[in-house]
Amino acid sequence: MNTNLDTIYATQNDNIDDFKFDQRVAGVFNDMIRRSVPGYGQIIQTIGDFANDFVKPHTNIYDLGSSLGAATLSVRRNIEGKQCQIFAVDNSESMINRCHENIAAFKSDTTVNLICADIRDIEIANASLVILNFTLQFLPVHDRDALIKKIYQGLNPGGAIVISEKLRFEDDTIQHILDKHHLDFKRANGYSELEISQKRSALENVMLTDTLPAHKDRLNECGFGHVSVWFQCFNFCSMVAIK
Ligand SMILES: C[S@@+](CC[C@H](N)C(=O)[O-])C[C@H]1O[C@@H](n2cnc3c(N)ncnc32)[C@H](O)[C@@H]1O
Ligand SMILES: O=C(O)C(=O)C[C@]1(C(=O)O)C=C[C@@H](O)C=C1
Repeated sequence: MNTNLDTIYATQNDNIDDFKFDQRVAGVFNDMIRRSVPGYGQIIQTIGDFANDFVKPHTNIYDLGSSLGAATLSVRRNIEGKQCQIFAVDNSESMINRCHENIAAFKSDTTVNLICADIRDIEIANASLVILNFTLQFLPVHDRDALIKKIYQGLNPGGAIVISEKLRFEDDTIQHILDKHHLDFKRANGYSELEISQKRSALENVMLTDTLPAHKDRLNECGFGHVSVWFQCFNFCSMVAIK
């Protein structure tokens, strides 16, 4: 995967547009997400480990909001010979194009179907593992329940969903301290105060974070009987829910 340096917000801009997963972002996304999300590398690797636990032969795996295909590649490495199909779905054409190159770079006997579509419009069926790795937070809040319900219905018994998200906290003191540590993480990874504040403005209207109780309630209400956080670093977490 390419490692072009993310300098998108490095120069002063008086009119910051809403954040979009366009060609510019797709070109630097591997660097952007690794320098922005604490634990991203570990989450990607563990999604592959979860594939060992949950993926059954002749089933489907869905990577929803697949971006450059990092989670898809991690899963695919662990399911050789199971005759499964992976559906990697993203509505950004630039992401899909780059994802195509990344997937093609590695040999495997598992078919990856790359689909440029809205994850709200695709059918989920015969699924053993569904991944929403930092994608749900970009969906309008009122569409989130329906998506999780659709995923629940398309999962086979014993199948799992992995959801990774940035969290919001009701407790202002906790919000402040964990946000501070996240910003320090970005600074330590070379982002300037200008880059941090301009990106924050760009994300303000498009990345709407839920609280952890809201995520857990949604998963429970959609029918998931087993729900847990398996990773958290500051205000970023990853959850697993099993049908
Ligand atoms: C933060 S990135 C996900 C990172 C990726 N899952 C990974 O593990 O590297 C969010 C992705 O979701 C996609 N996305 C956002 N809303 C979407 C939607 N409604 N339908 C399909 N893809 C969507 C974006 O284009 C973007 O590529
Ligand atoms: O919260 C931030 O500052 C982020 O940059 C987070 C985040 C994410 O969680 O997806 C936002 C946009 C990019 O996709 C990479 C990281």
